[in-house]
Amino acid sequence: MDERTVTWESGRPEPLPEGYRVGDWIVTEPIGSGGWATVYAARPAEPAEGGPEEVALKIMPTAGLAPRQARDVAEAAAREVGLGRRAAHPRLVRLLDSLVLGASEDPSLDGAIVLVMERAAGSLRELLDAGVTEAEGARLITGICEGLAHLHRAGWVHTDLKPENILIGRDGSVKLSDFGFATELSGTHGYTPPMGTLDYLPPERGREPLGERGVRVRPSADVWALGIVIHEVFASGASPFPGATPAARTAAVREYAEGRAPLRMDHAVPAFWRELAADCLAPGHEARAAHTAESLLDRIASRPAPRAGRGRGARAGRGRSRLLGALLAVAVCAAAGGALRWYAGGGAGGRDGEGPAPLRVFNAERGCQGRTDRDRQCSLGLAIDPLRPYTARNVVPDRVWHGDVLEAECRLPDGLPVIDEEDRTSTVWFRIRLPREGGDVTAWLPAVRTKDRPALPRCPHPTPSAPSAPSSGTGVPGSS
Ligand SMILES: Nc1ncnc2c1ncn2[C@@H]1O[C@H](COP(=O)(O)OP(=O)(O)OP(=O)(O)O)[C@@H](O)[C@H]1O
Repeated sequence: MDERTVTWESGRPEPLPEGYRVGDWIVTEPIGSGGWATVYAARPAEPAEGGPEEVALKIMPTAGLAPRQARDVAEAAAREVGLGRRAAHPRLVRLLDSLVLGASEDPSLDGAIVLVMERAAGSLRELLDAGVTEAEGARLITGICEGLAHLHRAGWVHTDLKPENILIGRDGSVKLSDFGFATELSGTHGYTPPMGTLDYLPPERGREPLGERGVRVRPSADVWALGIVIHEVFASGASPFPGATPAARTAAVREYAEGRAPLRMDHAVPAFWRELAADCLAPGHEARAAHTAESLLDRIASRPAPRAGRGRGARAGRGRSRLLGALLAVAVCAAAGGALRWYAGGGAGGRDGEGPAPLRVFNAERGCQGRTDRDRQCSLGLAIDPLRPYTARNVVPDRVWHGDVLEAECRLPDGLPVIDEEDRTSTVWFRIRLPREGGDVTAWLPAVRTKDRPALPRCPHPTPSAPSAPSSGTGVPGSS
């Protein structure tokens, strides 16, 4: 259990084995556990055309809980279902179904509440552990604000916004999740159980009395949590409030809110984001309420273009190889390897419908467009397999930069969707030939990484490769 979470021990049952059937789903692997639930990946027992190939099952056991606790779990599940039904949005994890598990052979699971959700690739916490560039951070925060703006417009307060609850889709998109404490506003307030995560609670929360319906919350509570998250995004996960423990950091929040200490942010937080975070972290509700998720989005949209190479992206080496770059479909700084040899151009194809054809690489990050120094911060990755999540493990060692010309052999219209920093999405990929002594190999460039649209033949559908061992023909052996 996360030490920052104030919750109860629920006497968690043994992990479910692979192959265990839950309703219409078969468990494939555990993903993680929170204070009151365990989340598993699962596939459909009977795959249906157009249905999801993979989902996440959030299993909340109720057996063995005191009646009050069991009721709290049921209410949390009901809140998630209610929000999922009434406020669905691309920036919120999609709820597909909910059920109660009948498991007479296992009393610890019998009666567990199961939420069936779209599966994400990981959480913001994992990205923060790896470190993000300013452009990546900007895109992530924009996505979080979009999710919050939608929630608030729909009349809900999340109340537990934190990196663990900000998921990253397989296409790199941001999706808010975990609505167990979310509350629907009645007027200006909602009420939530007296639980949450200390590091993200606004100062006024400690002063709110606990009534019959829980504690009062307002959307400004989410804006406070957003301020903490903005700081964390650019400061490698560090809180702006000093202290070795959540309790110490909460004491630092109190000192700041009472005017006894200034707000001190990490120098790694770029000026624009520092200002935004400071507004989100206005100590009182009234001052903070002036900064709605909607107004923050407007400010983000009209911010000055960042200068290249700034931000915490420069702080490489903190496990960069983990998940980050390619997951976001941006500059990947993990894989080692030399620069790609350029396609010499000329008459080597490009005729209608016949490969190969030259393709010029486009990097949507403006600060990277005019550069000739081939800085790794501005490099882009080519995928091993266009059908697998575009993550660091699915990238060839060769790097490419804005303006490079590659040799494209064919065009795959229906690979995994990729979103770039300007929110352009495409499922189209180009198969790229990489010249090598002893025989060319291939890799894949997502169409959002080029403005060119040459007439190329359709690629044969590649055979999906195993996650860590690319199959021959679609990958480059030895890539990380
Ligand atoms: N739809 C999903 N797809 C992929 N991973 C998910 C999904 N939902 C949750 N997870 C991951 O599963 C883990 C457990 O999630 P859960 O919501 O139960 O707990 P938590 O948010 O970590 O903690 P708590 O709910 O106690 O605050 C987290 O690491 C979370 O990132």
